[in-house]
Amino acid sequence: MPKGQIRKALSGFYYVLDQDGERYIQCRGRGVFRNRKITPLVGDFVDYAADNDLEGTITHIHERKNELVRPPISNIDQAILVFSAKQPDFHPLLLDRFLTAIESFSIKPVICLTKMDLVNEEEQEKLQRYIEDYETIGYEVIPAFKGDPALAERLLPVLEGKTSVLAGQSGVGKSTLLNTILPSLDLKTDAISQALNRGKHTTRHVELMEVNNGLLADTPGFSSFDFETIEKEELSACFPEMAERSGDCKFRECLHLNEPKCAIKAAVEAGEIADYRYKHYLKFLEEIMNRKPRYSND
Ligand SMILES: Nc1nc2c(ncn2[C@@H]2O[C@H](COP(=O)(O)OP(=O)(O)OP(=O)(O)O)[C@@H](O)[C@H]2O)c(=O)[nH]1
Ligand SMILES: [Zn+2]
Repeated sequence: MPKGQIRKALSGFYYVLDQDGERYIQCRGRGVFRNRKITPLVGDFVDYAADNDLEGTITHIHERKNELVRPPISNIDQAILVFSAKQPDFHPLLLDRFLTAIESFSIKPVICLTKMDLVNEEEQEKLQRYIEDYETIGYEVIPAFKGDPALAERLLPVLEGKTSVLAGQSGVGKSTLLNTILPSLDLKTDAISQALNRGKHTTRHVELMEVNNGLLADTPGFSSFDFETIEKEELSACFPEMAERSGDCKFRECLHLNEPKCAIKAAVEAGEIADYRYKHYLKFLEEIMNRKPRYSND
């Protein structure tokens, strides 16, 4: 059975790039998937039965590394989290919400800070402190502004060899960012024109575009999050600076609240973990603990 990857979904068809990366087979999903409540997703590695050179049927979906609902894509390596420095103002709590959710999907986050041209000196200094905090944690932070000619050069190495998706609130500049980097990329013209001409209400279509030996989703995604799938014991693993220290807590199941000999609380007091990051952790923990229990026989 030939194998390939779904690179595009449109009007009930899945476009599977064959294993040699040479041609697209237009495939239907099989009815059997619908019965099992699985829908093929862009990004899926699949087996297909080819009717001829151009058409076929997907017969098997290989196990996914992860999957997103918005945009509907699987097997994602990283998310470029787009946050604006201004309009709307930079929002660390919201950023931490995104970071936490993305870490929980085993997706690597990269932070892109847009609209840097709008900040004054004082705001710039404040932002710089945040940038340093996030870099200390280990996150890459890419400052950006509209039309920055050096932006593509900074983003391309980040995209290299990875499957990436852009994410962020409405109005932060995701489309502007795509439009800034796309023209300088060696993309198939059809992918470019579709990405650039997309109106808000065009046909739902998702595509992975080839960019610098990697893939980039042409549809920005997930503008908000709740923590439905994170358990309270898993939360600190989504904060890298806590994950690396939680082995030093006295109790293995320490939630870093009021337990004795907690390495996280000690690190916060010593200024090694930023105060606001710990506060956000506590806030998310409370949300998770107040969540209505899910049905156990589900
Ligand atoms: N000054 C300045 N304005 C920007 C920058 N980036 C985006 N904008 C403006 O911010 C507004 C929103 O930008 P978009 O790119 O549409 O934002 P988006 O994230 O795609 O928004 P949605 O489509 O609603 O999700 C537009 O008016 C842009 O021109 C920037 O770097 N500097
Ligand atoms: Zn602890």
